[in-house]
Amino acid sequence: MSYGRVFPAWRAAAAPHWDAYVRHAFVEGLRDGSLPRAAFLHYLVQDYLFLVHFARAWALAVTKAATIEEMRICAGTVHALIDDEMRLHVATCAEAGIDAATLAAAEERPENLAYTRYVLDAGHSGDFLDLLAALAPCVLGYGEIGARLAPAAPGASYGAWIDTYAGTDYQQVCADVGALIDGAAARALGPDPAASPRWERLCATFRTATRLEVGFWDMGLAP
Ligand SMILES: Cc1ncc(CO)c(N)n1
Repeated sequence: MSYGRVFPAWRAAAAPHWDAYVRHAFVEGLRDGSLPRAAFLHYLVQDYLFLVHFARAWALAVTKAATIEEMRICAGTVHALIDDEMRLHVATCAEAGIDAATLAAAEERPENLAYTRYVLDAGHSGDFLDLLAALAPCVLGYGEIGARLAPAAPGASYGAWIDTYAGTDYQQVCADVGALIDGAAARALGPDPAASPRWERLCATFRTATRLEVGFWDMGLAP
């Protein structure tokens, strides 16, 4: 999956961490069903809390955007997170006897706190593009994982999870976000983004968020 032109360059600059993220043992366990159910539910509860703060970060992006079209994509992502993606978490947890109140009251693990608050701080202390560099590994990494795992989904134990990220709605969000990044980068960095003095720092933000994704999967394997 390319999802635009800038994202592949950021991904290449984070290469070893990116591979550790999208090919993590947790992901392989989702693909072949070997992931213990307890680890999956533990992850899903934490991920629900993650998405609450992640939606806040996309809402911050609405306020940092420069055009109506950018605002529309960011607001659409807030909507997709709250009304589509979190539905998976609420429904799957309900089947396991974990109700919405229990989900909302769960205690955040430090790995979760570190990641979400890092992303929010990248947005508060930086501009629109700094925030997008911190948001990108999450959105586009799950898009890449979903697309890669899609052939394994039919009949798989974790097929509903895979379908959420492999589905056309989520993949459309990824395509929109890739284009959003390209447009914001062209405006802030000019026609050759990698030649900009800001480039290294943006790569570093993307790399840090990618490392925090690896930490999130590690946490998932250690209920
Ligand atoms: C930790 C994490 N990263 C990315 C996504 C995709 O939205 C998610 N649900 N959770």
